[in-house]
Amino acid sequence: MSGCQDTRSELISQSERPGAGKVHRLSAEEREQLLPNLRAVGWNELEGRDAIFKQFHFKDFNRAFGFMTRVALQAEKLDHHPEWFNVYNKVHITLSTHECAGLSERDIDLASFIEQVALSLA
Ligand SMILES: C[C@H](O)[C@H](O)[C@H]1CNC2=NC(N)=NC(=O)C2=N1
Repeated sequence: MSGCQDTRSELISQSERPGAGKVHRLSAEEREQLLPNLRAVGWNELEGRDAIFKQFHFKDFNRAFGFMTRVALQAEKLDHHPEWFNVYNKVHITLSTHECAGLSERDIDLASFIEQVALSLA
């Protein structure tokens, strides 16, 4: 019984994970709708990979790391994580969804959150 119970509780906890369930790659229509606003603030689709990328420049390392800290906490909450690089006041971010090997709504949501944080640290 315990094995069965474990599986059941595992399934329940998994279903409660934020954004649970299969994520789908954005369709062409969804991209037409969702990407223009992000392109307008500097996000670009990568060549050769279904992902979006942006470079951020802050006044100093302190702000850059504070930005990363806030994004990291939200990423953990969403269970959706950026691929990023930081040197001093620069942060390069790539967003894509591993589970569907491409862009999903989760990337759009995280990018929108990232923009809000960057704005507050400008
Ligand atoms: C096991 C864990 O929940 C998954 O690997 C999550 C974690 N963070 C993630 N981040 C990103 N960018 N894509 C994912 O598919 C993803 N999946």
